Amino acid sequence: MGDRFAIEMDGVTKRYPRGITAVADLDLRVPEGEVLGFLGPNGAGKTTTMRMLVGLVRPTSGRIRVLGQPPGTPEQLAQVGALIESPTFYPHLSGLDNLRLAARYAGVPESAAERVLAEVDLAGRARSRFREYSLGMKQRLGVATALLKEPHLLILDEPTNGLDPAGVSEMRELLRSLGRRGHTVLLSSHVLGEVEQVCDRIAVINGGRLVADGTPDELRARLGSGLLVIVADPVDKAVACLRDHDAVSHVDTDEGTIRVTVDPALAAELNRRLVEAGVDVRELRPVRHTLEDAFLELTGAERAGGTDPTSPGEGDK
Ligand SMILES: Nc1ncnc2c1ncn2[C@@H]1O[C@H](COP(=O)(O)OP(=O)(O)OP(=O)(O)O)[C@@H](O)[C@H]1O
Repeated sequence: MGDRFAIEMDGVTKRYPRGITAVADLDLRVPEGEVLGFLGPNGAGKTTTMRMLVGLVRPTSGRIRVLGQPPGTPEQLAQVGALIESPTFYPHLSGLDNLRLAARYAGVPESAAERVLAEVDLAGRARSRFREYSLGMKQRLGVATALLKEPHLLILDEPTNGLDPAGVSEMRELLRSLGRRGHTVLLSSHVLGEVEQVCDRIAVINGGRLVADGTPDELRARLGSGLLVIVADPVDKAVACLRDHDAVSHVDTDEGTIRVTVDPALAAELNRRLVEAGVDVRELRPVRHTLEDAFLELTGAERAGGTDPTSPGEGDK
């Protein structure tokens, strides 16, 4: 959509008292209509950035414009739906009544409550009490609150946090539908698998700094070449032959399995070379780098200890 930016951040730094620099010299532009995944490990500075965008935190330096306005002005806030801290809902009231109250606070007609409940696919549970909602339904009610004002920009801080796989999948579908309807969305997460399918672009932040910014495909490409896994005999001869090839940037072995960093399109040629060199090739298969590999590489983060169910396998690095 056009060349207008919903979010413009230029050289934004936030230093908290006691010396923590949460955000450092951040440049970020989000065009109108884009769904941007804002990705980073815990403590990377995502929440601080989002809080700055709605005027809850003042930057130490730098320039911020949200929908063309400085953050936190009444005009800006009227056009931004944010889910940054968990909103407070009354447990004994229904989802619908909670939203009607929120609509009143937001100064929009109460009739908006039913519209947004349908948007987050909760119309069927409109009259259930909030306390009877699953965590996923509670999170979707939070998104519904952010939608009440029909905002031009949605800022959602980790809306999938704490959800089970079914909840994540429902939230993902909701976010995808918001994107399809032309909303501009800034969506943070520390789990790549939760955002890569719904975002047009991903900005990766680490230690308060932007370390990468691109479409999922561009980020994947940043990893450079792919990987081939080869089982061959004799191993030493195979390794020597592979190291000889100009296009191969790295070869190592792990318990007899050879890992070759190379464009997987060269698999057939490498196979031919090995056979010509008298090597018996028993297995040769490409391993596609996942975007998660790219993310972990960029952030230097460890694979989360079993809490992030996004990675199909271990040990490909
Ligand atoms: N009010 C505050 N006062 C001092 N330091 C803070 C404050 N809020 C955040 N920080 C620090 O700033 C850094 C960035 O925190 P922030 O919450 O922005 O990161 P995050 O990427 O949202 O992390 P998470 O995914 O864990 O929520 C952290 O080191 C954090 O301890």
